[in-house]
Formats: sequence, structure tokens, C-alpha cells
Amino acid sequence: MENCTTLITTLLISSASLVLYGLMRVVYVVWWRPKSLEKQLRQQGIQGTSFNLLQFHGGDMRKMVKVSKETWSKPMSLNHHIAPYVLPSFHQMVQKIPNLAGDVIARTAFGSCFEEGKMIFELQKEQLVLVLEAFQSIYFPGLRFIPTKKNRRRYNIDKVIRETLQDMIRKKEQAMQVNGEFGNNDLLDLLLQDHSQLAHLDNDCLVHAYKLARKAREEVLRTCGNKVPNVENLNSLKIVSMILNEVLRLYPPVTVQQRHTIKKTTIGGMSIPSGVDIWLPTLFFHHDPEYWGDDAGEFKPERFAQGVSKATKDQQNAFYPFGWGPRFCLGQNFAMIEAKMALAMILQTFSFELSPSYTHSPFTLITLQPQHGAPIILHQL
Ligand code: HEM
Repeated sequence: MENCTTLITTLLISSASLVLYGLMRVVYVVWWRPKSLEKQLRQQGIQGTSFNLLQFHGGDMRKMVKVSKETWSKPMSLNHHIAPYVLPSFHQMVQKIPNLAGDVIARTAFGSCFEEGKMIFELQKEQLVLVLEAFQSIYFPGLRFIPTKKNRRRYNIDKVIRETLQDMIRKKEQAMQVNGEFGNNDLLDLLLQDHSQLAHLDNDCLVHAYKLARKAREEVLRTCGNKVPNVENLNSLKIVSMILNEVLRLYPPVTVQQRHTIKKTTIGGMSIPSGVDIWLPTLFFHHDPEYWGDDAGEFKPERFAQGVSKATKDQQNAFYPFGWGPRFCLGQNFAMIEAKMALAMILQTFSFELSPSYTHSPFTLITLQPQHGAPIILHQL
């Protein structure tokens, strides 16, 4: 009997300790930690909306999403001053061509498994919308484990993508064991990147390059005639590269790049505590007259005539569409070759103009893209 009482008491004490620990963890994560970060940042003059427990993980983000939606509901006038339109909160404080980009990546990355690759891209697109919806709704810890219809769909998409990729890798490994070599020379072992970035590039490229199309076409025809361009040809297409760089400056697919401090870090004399998200608004740097001059908002590929390093005033590093430092984009060369190849081959065959039905409404769905597409009228040469 005594043993039984001791056992029950031990169990009760253990359970109570567990519950207490759990409660303390929740209080630490949802209140103490954000409040302490806020205090440390405020002490160094960084202002902002106060942390509010009821809007945990959603406060400023929700406001930003609301302001963005309101702004994007109307098109802007046809000019390149897109920063306040695309990132309005910062300022206050698919059609055929996208498929082309997806197809090119699917074929290059997956080679023999092209159909599976395409299916993965389609699922990624659907997942993107579902993830954004989740991002915009009120967040409660653990909510994502409740089997609602959307949570189940998100989970299933993730599972299908993982299984398909694992299956493709398994098949490839088996083929390698049998043949002793890579059969298709594809990029299956490269990390997959959302192809919408390239879709964006193709679209905007076409929209904004048409003024220089004649010069660029002369260059393409001079360099490769009517043949399919090879890597050497692509490397010597100077005007085409200048156009693509200017498009990437005015319309960087990744408008904001992020870093997260995992330990106390000093930047520019400011001490940033561990656990802080830092947003680098690429779009703003790319449009800032302080670096680019008074014509920062104009489409002027000539500014890249002497290369990227000489394009800015005082040769400052204000151009980083593919990121910077050890985590810069692994797909940079691939993306540029694909874009050059697509543009060069279009220039060889067509002249083009922007359709009168185009409305200028660049917006971000993870990457920057034309909200209502970019219809182009092609004329066979
Ligand atoms: C126009 C097209 C593209 C743009 C503008 C772009 C831009 C970026 C940016 C800004 C980053 C973050 C860099 C940083 O945090 O410093 C990044 C990372 C990355 N990109 Fe791209 N990207 C493009 C296409 C691609 C393609 C086609 C691939 C793959 C084939 C790719 C693979 C990657 C990978 C693997 C990373 C992560 C690198 C790391 O964290 O170490 N990207 N990209």
C-alpha cells in the first residue's frame, strides 16, 4: 500500500513538473523571448510596432500583407519606379513563357524524368499559394498539425514531391550502378529552385528589352547567325547581358533577402542579439539614386557597359540580384545562360511588342512577377 502511494506521488510530481516545464517553454517562446529581443533592439534605437501576444507571428506581417493587397488591387502607371508599389509597407515605414522556364529547368535538371520534373513544378506552384495563405492567417503553435483540408493538402504535396524526388534519385543511382556513369548528364543532384524566378526573368526581359531589341538582334545575328547559339556565342553577347542585368536591377526576382542571427552579431557598430530576422530590401538598393544616380528609375542597360562593378556611383556593391557572400545563388550561371539562350533565339526569329492589354502591376508571390502576366505580340521576321 505504502509502495503504491509513493508511486502515485512520484507520478503526480513528475506530471506536474512536466506540465510546468511545458507552460514555461510556451511562455518563453510566445512572450518572454520576443519581448526581450524587442527591448534589446529598442535600446539601440530600432523602433517598430510593439510585440503583441494576440498577434504572435502575425502583427506587422499581417499589416504588410493587407497594405500590399490594397496597393496591388490597382495597376500602376507604366514606369520602372516599382519599389513603393511592390513593397508598399517598406516604403511607409502564367501563361506560355513561364512554362518555357519551367520546361527548360525540368529538362536540364531531370533529363530522362522530364514528366516527373514538370509535375513537381506544378505541385510547387500549388504549395506556394497554400503556404502564403497559411502565412497570412493567425498563427497558433501546433495549428499546422490539425488535419484540416488545406493542412492535409500541404502535407500530401510535400509527401508526393519528396517521394517522387527520392524515387528519381533511386532510379538514377541504380542506372549508375548498371552503366557506371551518368546517363543523361542532367542536374538531378543540384538543389531544386522554384522556377518562377526564371519565369519572371523571361517575362520582364521581353517587356523591357524591346526598346533595345534591334541592337541586341544585330549582336545575336552577328555572333551566331541563324544557328542555335553555343556557350561561346552566349558568353560574347554583351548587349544581351547588359539588358538582362538592367532587368535584374529594376525587377530583381528576390525583392528582399533575409538573414537570421544565430548568435550575438555586431553590424555597423550595432549589436544585434541572437534570434533576429534581418531583411535586406534588394529592390530598394537597386533603385536608390544614391548608388545609381538620378536616372535610377530608368531602363538604361548602358550603365552596365563597363561591367557590373563599374555600373554604380563610386563602384559600390548595390547590385546583388543573386545574393552575396557564401550563400549566393548556386543557379546564377545556369539562370543567366538560360535567359540569354531564350532571348537570343527569340531575337533570331521574331520581333515583338508589348500587347495593349498589358497592365503594369508587378507584385511578389515569393518572387517578383507580373500580376496579370506579360502578354507579348510576336511577329515572325
Ligand atoms: C533569375 C533567376 C534566379 C535568381 C534571381 C536567384 C536568386 C537567388 C538569391 C537572391 C538567393 C539567396 C542568396 C543569398 O541568400 O545570399 C538564391 C539562392 C539559391 N539559388 Fe537562386 N536564383 C535564381 C535561379 C536559380 C536557379 C535556376 C537555381 C538552380 C538551378 C538556383 C539555386 C539556388 C540555390 C541552391 C540557392 C541557395 C544557396 C545557399 O543557400 O547556399 N537559383 N538565389
